Amino acid sequence: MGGDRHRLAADGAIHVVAGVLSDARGRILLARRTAGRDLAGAWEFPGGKVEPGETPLQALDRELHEELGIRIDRAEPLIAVPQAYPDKRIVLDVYRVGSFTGKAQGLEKQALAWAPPDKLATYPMPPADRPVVAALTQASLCLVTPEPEPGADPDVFLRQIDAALAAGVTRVQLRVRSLDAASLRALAIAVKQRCDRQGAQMLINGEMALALELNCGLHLPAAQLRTLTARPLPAGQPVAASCHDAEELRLAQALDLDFAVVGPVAKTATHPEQSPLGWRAFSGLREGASLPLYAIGGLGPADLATARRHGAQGIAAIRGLWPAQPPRAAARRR
Ligand SMILES: Nc1nc2c([nH]c(=O)n2[C@H]2C[C@H](O)[C@@H](COP(=O)(O)OP(=O)(O)OP(=O)(O)O)O2)c(=O)[nH]1
Ligand SMILES: [Mg+2]
Repeated sequence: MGGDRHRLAADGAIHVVAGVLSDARGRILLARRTAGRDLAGAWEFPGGKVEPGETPLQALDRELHEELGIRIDRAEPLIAVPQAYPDKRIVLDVYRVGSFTGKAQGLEKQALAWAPPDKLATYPMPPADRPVVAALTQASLCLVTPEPEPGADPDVFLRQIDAALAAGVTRVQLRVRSLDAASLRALAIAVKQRCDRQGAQMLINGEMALALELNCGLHLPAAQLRTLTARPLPAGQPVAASCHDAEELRLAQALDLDFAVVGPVAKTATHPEQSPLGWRAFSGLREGASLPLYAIGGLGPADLATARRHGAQGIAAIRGLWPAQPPRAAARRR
């Protein structure tokens, strides 16, 4: 708690800090907002508003001491989510608490729950928390495949997929427009196998029938998103969309899509005709939506921390995540 005094971020938003605490079994601590406050009854990550003169970590330590009776030993930034609510704008600045002293108790009569990560999404939480749950449970690197070289051996393409997966990609958008239907189907089956083997998720761009047949995800180009009036696949199959403005994001959210890819954030060689959004405008779009967003456009793994600071779940990239050289065949099975 902090009375009325709180610190505003540079752009006038209320700066809120919150902590992700884990127990020995990997379960994550949630606290229930008590009656009579805003968002009463919602489950949240414990924390509160930064007060003038405090650093974010000082504020987090104070809040967790007041609300739970613990002290932080170590904490690292996870994601900072700008979010507009009807009556205010906040930045929910969330830290993963690596180690703490004391036993967490609900000192303000708030209910506590230790939730396994895969159950987090079942707790009703404020809109700003949805991207936080995604940052805890979903891929931070999303590869968008480049077009295969005309006439090239599909094996080279598949070895590059393998190398990208080995380098830490756990979401793959297969975006191929140049192949005939039979070749695309064969390639999609092979990529899906590789993703399954590595525990990665595959979404196919634009091809609803193939998504249904292969039981994989579907990625909608913005033009296709705009034609839909209902979520095109059952809940178990992920559906995402490319969005460039607030209206497309509203539509993606209204269709209950799983995430959106927003950009171009920086200048990109593959779409030179689009002028870049920049991180400020990205944050502005982030503020009006609550679904997880990947930033795309001229980005790579080195931009992940910046992306997370602006509320992105992660980065999506073609070149930034595609191995520069096709790995040699001999390196295929390690
Ligand atoms: N602590 C926390 N606040 C969140 C989360 N998600 C979210 O939208 N919020 C919002 C709810 C509130 O509008 C704001 C946090 O303010 P708060 O009421 O907890 O602040 P505080 O602990 O300093 O308490 P108070 O004295 O101002 O009542 O951020 C979350 O996961 N944790
Ligand atoms: Mg609080």
